[in-house]
Amino acid sequence: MRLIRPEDWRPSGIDDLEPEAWNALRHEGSACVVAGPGAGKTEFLAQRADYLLETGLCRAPHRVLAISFKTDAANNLAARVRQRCPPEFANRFVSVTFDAFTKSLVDRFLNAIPADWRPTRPYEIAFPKHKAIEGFLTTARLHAPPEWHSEIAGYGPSNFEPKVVGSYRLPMGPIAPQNAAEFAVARWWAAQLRPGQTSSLTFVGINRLAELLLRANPYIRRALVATYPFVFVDEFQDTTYAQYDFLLSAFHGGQTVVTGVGDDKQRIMVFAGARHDAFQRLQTDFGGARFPLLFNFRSSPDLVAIQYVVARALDPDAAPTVAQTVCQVDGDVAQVWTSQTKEAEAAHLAQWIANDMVSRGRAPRDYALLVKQKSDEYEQEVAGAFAAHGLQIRNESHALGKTSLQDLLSDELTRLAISIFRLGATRRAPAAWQLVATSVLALRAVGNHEDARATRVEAELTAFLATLRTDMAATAPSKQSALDFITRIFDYLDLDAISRTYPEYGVGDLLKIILEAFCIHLFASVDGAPNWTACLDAFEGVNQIPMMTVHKSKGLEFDTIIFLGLDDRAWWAHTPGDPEGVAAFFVALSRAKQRAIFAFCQQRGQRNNVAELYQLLTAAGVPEIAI
Ligand SMILES: Nc1ncnc2c1ncn2[C@@H]1O[C@H](COP(=O)(O)OP(=O)(O)OP(=O)(O)O)[C@@H](O)[C@H]1O
Repeated sequence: MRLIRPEDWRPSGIDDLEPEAWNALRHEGSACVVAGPGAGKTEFLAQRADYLLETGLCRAPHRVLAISFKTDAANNLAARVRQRCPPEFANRFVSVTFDAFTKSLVDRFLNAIPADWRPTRPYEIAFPKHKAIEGFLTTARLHAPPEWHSEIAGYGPSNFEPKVVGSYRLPMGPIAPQNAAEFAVARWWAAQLRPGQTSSLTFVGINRLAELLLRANPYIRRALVATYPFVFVDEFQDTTYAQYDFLLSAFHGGQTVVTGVGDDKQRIMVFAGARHDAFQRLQTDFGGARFPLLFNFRSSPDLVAIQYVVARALDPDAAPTVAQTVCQVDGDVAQVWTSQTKEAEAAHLAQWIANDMVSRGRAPRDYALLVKQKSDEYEQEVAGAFAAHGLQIRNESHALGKTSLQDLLSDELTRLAISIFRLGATRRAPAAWQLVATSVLALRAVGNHEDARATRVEAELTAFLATLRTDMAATAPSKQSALDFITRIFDYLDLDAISRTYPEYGVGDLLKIILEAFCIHLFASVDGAPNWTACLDAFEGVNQIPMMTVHKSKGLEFDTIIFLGLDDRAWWAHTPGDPEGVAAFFVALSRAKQRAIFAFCQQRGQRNNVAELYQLLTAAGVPEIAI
């Protein structure tokens, strides 16, 4: 494959980048790319990957490593690079989550972890509940020397693990506690490693073990650094103590170029241990140059102006951003709707969406219902009123095994398998055929110029689909038939080939997690489906309105967002002045391309603690309307 000279390289799939993005893209050292909502951070990373790979600045066998926090973000970025970059290059782009990456290191090199900290093989993954951590801290305090009691009593169940354990570097040998923190951390590790039993590790623990592994084994670290001269970290503002320390031990002080991309104003993971100073640390420790991006490619100018009012509440020095799109709606781009009862609210909402869809020619997936938490509850409350207008809600935050519906649907392998199902259910699915044919050629490792092999592989695919189509036509959707077809399709795709071809499935447990969730969701989708097309529509949420928590909405965009439950009950943890609450509000508001609606219902709760959020809307000129 011919390389392009850096000065001749042009972005692919988009017209251009903003000037500062060009500077960041060409910058040779580490960089902090700080950009507000809609600035095109994902696009920027995809273009930079393309630039590094196609120009040979990252030459085979070297790879670009992209680390994200959420599975769907990692998948979206991998997919974007595949769209932008020829397959020979895209194969050297590894897009994974932090947890999957550190877990893959621990799993691969478990025997190289110093003996005092080595977990059992296999080990369990633990997700301890609030109450269990509270219990652990009480017992730790009771067993501690009296002079350390009060400090241990000050640790909260939500910040002990991310902050105290997360920021504690393990020594090579056992801990000889010299203070309260070391005492509590040593007990915590004993409860994770569980001598004589199967170890039970949280992801904070796994991150810490991966860091220790690299510190204890310079040759593993050298191999890592040699493989990945370029490292991207998306949503850098959410980097936790343990994750940052891992980055430091892995990539500091060598040739690795780290590009951190994110927005401090969207920092909504402090509760999960996000550092407040991640970007400053990247500047100091890695010499990261700062590149602020100032365009907003998502939201209309009036919405960008409202976002700016909220942005300044989070950072008085926030720079104004420049909208690149135009307004397509008449009247207000944002409104607050107040109602007295949940029934009245749901009925109005459903009617309004149904009308808006018709008058503006919009589809259900152009809208999103956002909530602070407990989407299952809101779904139950409004589903009936929506159904009365023929509208269906799709709760994307719903859990499916170890993942969520949202992560499953954005997964590449899921999209490939569902496309095969589509080709089995119908003859005319050109987009599905395109995706399947390209993917199968990649899975069978057919090179660009191997025309004869390509023809053979395509003929095999055609034959496989013909039999599948005949059998699906003769078989009604049921759990058993769904399972039979799933098995047949994944056998055809070949799980080993999937792990080899798509780097994200080669590390960690992603493949297993996706397969399990795929089965759960397909079994639910066959329920009541008269035929396979209806079953697949239910699986993919065709014609359904997505509902999700603000945390799940991060990184996404919709024509219209409707935030349900802007009240003290839903925002129970919010105290006036708390930047994380305002940041969550900012994230919700900034998902909208054309319109944002905030719904307040008296029956749900008061609006005292969240009064400041309403004040921001008022200051931005957003009107309040009784419905
Ligand atoms: N250079 C560009 N030219 C045109 N459109 C772009 C460009 N960069 C991004 N976009 C589009 O702008 C929108 C926002 O991009 P993206 O989702 O990457 O933003 P983001 O910075 O990650 O936002 P957020 O932080 O709010 O999630 C997307 O629809 C994307 O396709």
